[in-house]
Amino acid sequence: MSRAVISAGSNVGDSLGHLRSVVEGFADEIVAVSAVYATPPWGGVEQDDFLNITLIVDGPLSARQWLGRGAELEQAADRTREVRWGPRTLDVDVITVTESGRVVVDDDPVLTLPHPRAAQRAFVLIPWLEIEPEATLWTPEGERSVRELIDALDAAERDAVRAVEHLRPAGGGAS
Ligand SMILES: Nc1ncnc2c1ncn2[C@@H]1O[C@H](COP(=O)(O)OP(=O)(O)OP(=O)(O)O)[C@@H](O)[C@H]1O
Ligand SMILES: Nc1nc2c(c(=O)[nH]1)N=C(CO)CN2
Repeated sequence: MSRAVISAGSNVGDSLGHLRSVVEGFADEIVAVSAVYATPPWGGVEQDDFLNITLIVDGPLSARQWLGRGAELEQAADRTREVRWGPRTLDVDVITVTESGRVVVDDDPVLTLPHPRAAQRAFVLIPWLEIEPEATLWTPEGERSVRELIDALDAAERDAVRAVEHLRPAGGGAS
C-alpha cells in the first residue's frame, strides 16, 4: 500500500488524449488530478510546448509497480525514446512515493526516488501545488515545501505554466 505523486506529459500527437489515458489508467487509485497545464519545454531541446498533469494515487502497489503502470501507459501511447528530454507522445514519471507514512528513497537507475529533477520543474510542481497545497519534496538539501521550490524557480518559467483544461475523472461525464 503506498501513495504516489505521478507527473505525466505529452507534446506529440493527441496530447490531451494521451493525458486522458493516464487518468483512465489510474482511475481506481486516483486521489486527486490537477488541471491540464500548457508548459514550455524544459531541458533545452527546441520543441513544441507540452501539456502536463500531476496526479496523486493511492493503492496496494509498490513504487516499482507504479513505475510499471506508467510504462504500460507510455507503451500504449507508442512512446519511443529518441532524444533525451525531447518530444514524446507520453512520459509518466514517479515523483515521490510514501509507504506507511515514510518517503521511499531509491537510488537505482531504473527507479530513482524522489525524482532527482522534480524540484527544478515548474511543469511538475505547479500542478502538484494545485492539488496538494501543503506538499513537500525531499531534495538533496532536505525536505522543502513545494511552494518554496516554486518560488525559487525562474519567474518567467513559472509564469509560462498555465492551466488550460480540466479532465473529468472516470465516471464524471463528458469532458
Ligand atoms: N522516478 C522515476 N520516474 C520515472 N522513470 C524513472 C524514475 N527513476 C528512474 N527512471 C527511469 O528513467 C528511465 C528513462 O526515463 P525517460 O526516458 O522517461 O526519461 P526522461 O523523461 O527523458 O527524463 P527524466 O528522467 O529527466 O524525466 C526509465 O526507463 C525509468 O526506468
Ligand atoms: N514542459 C515540459 N518539458 C519537458 C517534459 C514535460 O513533460 N514538460 N518532459 C520532458 C521529458 O523528459 C522534457 N521536458
